[in-house]
Amino acid sequence: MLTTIVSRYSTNRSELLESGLSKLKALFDHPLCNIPGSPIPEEDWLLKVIPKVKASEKSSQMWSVSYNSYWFIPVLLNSNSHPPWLRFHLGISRWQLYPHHDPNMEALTQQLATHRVVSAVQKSGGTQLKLVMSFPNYGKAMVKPMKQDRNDETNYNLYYFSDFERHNAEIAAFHLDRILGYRRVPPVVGRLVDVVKEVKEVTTDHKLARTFFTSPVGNVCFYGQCSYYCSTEHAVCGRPRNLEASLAVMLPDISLAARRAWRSPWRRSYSRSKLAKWETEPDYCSKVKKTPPYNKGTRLVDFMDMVILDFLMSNMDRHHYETFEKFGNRTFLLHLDNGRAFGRHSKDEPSILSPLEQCCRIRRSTWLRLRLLSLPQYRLSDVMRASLSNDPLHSVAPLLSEPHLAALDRRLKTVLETVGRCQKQRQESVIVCEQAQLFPQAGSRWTYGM
Ligand SMILES: Nc1ncnc2c1ncn2[C@@H]1O[C@H](COP(=O)(O)OP(=O)(O)OP(=O)(O)O)[C@@H](O)[C@H]1O
Ligand SMILES: [Mn+2]
Repeated sequence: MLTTIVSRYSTNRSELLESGLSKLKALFDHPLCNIPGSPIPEEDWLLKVIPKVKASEKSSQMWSVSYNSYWFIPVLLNSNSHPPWLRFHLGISRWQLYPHHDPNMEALTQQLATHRVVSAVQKSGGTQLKLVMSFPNYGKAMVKPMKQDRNDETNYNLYYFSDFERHNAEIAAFHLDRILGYRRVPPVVGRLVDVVKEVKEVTTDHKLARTFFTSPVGNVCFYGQCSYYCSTEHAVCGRPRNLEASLAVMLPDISLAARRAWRSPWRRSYSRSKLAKWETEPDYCSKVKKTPPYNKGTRLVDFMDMVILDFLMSNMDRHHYETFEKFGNRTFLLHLDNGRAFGRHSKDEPSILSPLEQCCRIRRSTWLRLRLLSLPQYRLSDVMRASLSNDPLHSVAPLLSEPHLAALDRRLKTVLETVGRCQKQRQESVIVCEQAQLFPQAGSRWTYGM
């Protein structure tokens, strides 16, 4: 009897996955997701490579590649290809981190998931333990270990700024961001890390090495050094050595591509007793709309894109966001640090949508995409389930449980209802068509009267 139920359940799940995969393909092939743009002008690429080949070196296979002619990386070029991480860096433009149909994505995620780890050190800064891993081809990844079971719901008495980060949230955020058509989260994959072979034995970080110990049940654990949660009580442990982790591809070093951090105008107070201005001032958005950089170009609708991503995954921790300095104010927003998302499925957090509610602005392409994802043939939960099944950790357990997937559909409905209310209430335009994004050279903005 039990076996029949179990096998029926797994048949249902694999059927769901099958149909989800074809929905995902249909979504990515949909004309709305394939609007042709004009070629990208040279100044809209973040970096460029100038191969430097000396005559004496031509016979050897070692080349020096220089980024913008001031950074040298030895690259083995026995075929005429760059390593996947370098191709990723070279594909970053003013409007996105990687292209829609990216021929490099498979190799890039494969590298993160399988390449030998040659070093692992603690990443300095930030509040919680994270590592930087390096690969033989000079690629690097930012690693967040699993700190709590992926199905544990965040305790209701915990403030958002005290919650542990989740490795599966980092992975799921990458998939969601891509499904929304943003491409503003650096690619992330899951990996079972052998904490002895791939961290302890290869680290040059003595402070990190000193924090390894064996738990009473024989699991290998470590806790590192950081400003919170780095103690024996908060150690991360393998089973007995294997530890789930998220690996995000590293962005180009800031010495090559400086980034600017922007304080979110809708930042939470990060205090247990104070409210932020946006929570008390009824006309808060009209002030923001008049304040640079939100008064011009795409910044306000870019911000709304990020708000929608955060509401869907219930991330309350977006205190800052970053942009590449090279592109000034006319560029996309990086959606880094998504570890505090997907903490609760049984509750939504309406305050995350406050900016959309207060400003009533949304980019037209985002609105159309969200409407597509609310249709049964492209349903958000189905395409997310399918997309996440491509991650290596899916074989351990689904990265988002069914209640989390169902929450995505429920929250999407709320976003569309909020836009609907805006359309009814407001005289001015709600849906903003960003010509600047679809046709980067045009640079102008026009609105759709509603
Ligand atoms: N993929 C990446 N490549 C390069 N740098 C990154 C990447 N992801 C994040 N960073 C940088 O590392 C910093 C810390 O990362 P992150 O915010 O994820 O950690 P955190 O511990 O949550 O930090 P905080 O507590 O300050 O929010 C970020 O502010 C960002 O500048
Ligand atoms: Mn953080």
